[in-house]
Amino acid sequence: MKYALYQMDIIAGEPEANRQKVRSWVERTVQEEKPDLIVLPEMWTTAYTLPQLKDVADQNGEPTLSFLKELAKEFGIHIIGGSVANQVDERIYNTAIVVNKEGELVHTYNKIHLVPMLNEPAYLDGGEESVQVFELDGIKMGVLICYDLRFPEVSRQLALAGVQVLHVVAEWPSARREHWKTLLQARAIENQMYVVSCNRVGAYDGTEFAGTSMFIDPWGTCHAIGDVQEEETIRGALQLDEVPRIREEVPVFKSRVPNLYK
Ligand SMILES: O=C(O)CCC(=O)C(=O)O
Repeated sequence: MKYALYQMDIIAGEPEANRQKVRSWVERTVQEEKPDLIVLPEMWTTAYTLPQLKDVADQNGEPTLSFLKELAKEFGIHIIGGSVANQVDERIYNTAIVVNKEGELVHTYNKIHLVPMLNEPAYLDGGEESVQVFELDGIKMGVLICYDLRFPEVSRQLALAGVQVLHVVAEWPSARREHWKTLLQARAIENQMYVVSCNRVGAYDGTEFAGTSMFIDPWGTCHAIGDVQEEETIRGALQLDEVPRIREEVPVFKSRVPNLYK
């Protein structure tokens, strides 16, 4: 499965402009070398315009869900659609969306861990459901959002449920870029799975974002890495026979002693 990650800058508070930006990028990317799957960053329709979210958030997933479904079907690509601010009744969630190349909704996930450093808990509601596995082309996958990366419990939960590819969509600041790189590689090594991350570039409200989107294999080797400032497309391909091979070579999952972990 061939990947293209869109390490984009986000136009703050302009969802329609960002949707058109994504569409133009998909058109270009598909022409250059058609990927099977694309990945977008966190909150890519609005950026962290937290005080404005009531005006610019999606309502019950729309219109971004329909946009992604149509895009996926038109170009025949699976989409890990990053995350968007999504209002449901009085609550606003940071919601990841996954659609398949037939244009069907496959998965949604509301970010569980809200990030205090960006004042997220004052404006957003945390997800109330645990992380879940989804499948694209029969491959078991998961998606986490940014700050979730700091909580190894959720990645391990997904690995134990059979996930072979973990996606992390983010607006991770430059100030903690080393944490981002180290934690992504750690999650890949400790869970012996692919970790594919897509972070934004640019700045908003005094915060500069780190780019550095990474395509990491289950050994922890980074095969492709984005620039720290430039918008760009990062490409990679899964080689899934690596997962059982590495799990055989270093049999972490067989060596676990869960009854001593409580
Ligand atoms: O954990 C971090 O340092 C960054 C988290 C973050 O920016 C986010 O969750 O949006």
